[in-house]
Amino acid sequence: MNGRLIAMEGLDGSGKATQTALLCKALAERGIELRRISFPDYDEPSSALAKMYLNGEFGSNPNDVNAYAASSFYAVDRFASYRRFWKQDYQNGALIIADRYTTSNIVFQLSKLPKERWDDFIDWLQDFEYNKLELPRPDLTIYLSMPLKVSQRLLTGRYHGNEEKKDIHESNESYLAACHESAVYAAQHLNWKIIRCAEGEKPRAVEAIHKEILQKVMEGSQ
Ligand SMILES: Cc1cn([C@H]2C[C@H](O)[C@@H](COP(=O)(O)O)O2)c(=O)[nH]c1=O
Repeated sequence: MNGRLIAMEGLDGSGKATQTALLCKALAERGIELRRISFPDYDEPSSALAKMYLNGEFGSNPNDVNAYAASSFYAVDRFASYRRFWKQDYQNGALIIADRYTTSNIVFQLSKLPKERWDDFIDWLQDFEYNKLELPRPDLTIYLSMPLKVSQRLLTGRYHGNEEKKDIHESNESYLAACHESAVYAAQHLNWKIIRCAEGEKPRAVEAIHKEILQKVMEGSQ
């Protein structure tokens, strides 16, 4: 019997890594066995093209690589990870928690297209990743909704003000603003669970966000 796959999604600087870690810890404390995965799979050779793209080797603007080409870089990385590391566990019924997944292509690549092509792209991407590459579909997608101003502030803090450390997505504020719009569209149309991570421009407490995420995950497992 296949397991359950939960995707954690959010813009860069949304607190996703922190919340994924807290979620995994809370589930483990409840005796729930799980496997945590993360994309891009930076430590593996399968992420080479995604890394080249993010380092600006195909152009310094995200739009220098179209949505379909960039999506394929990330999708093959997922294919390699699934086949090599977690297919067996998933098919044996494990709970898999993914820090970014196919859903990131929907947020970050969809934004490159005009709105009238968004539904077509989503159909193409889902067919490519789930049908053609045979990757499992998430059972639940949690979207951490953080206002752009706040996530940018958190990102700058992460890099201690060193702008050069940002990848071509992180350093492009207007691109991230477009990604925010595509994320809102996708979350509404694909039934993602949206977690509001700030009140106005003030981030909510990490623990309060965590509790809400845990509740959504536990609801889905009953
Ligand atoms: C996993 C993944 C990430 N991305 C983007 C999101 C981030 O801006 C960037 C790298 O992810 P990271 O900042 O979480 O390491 O790549 C995609 O566009 N598609 C994907 O499938």
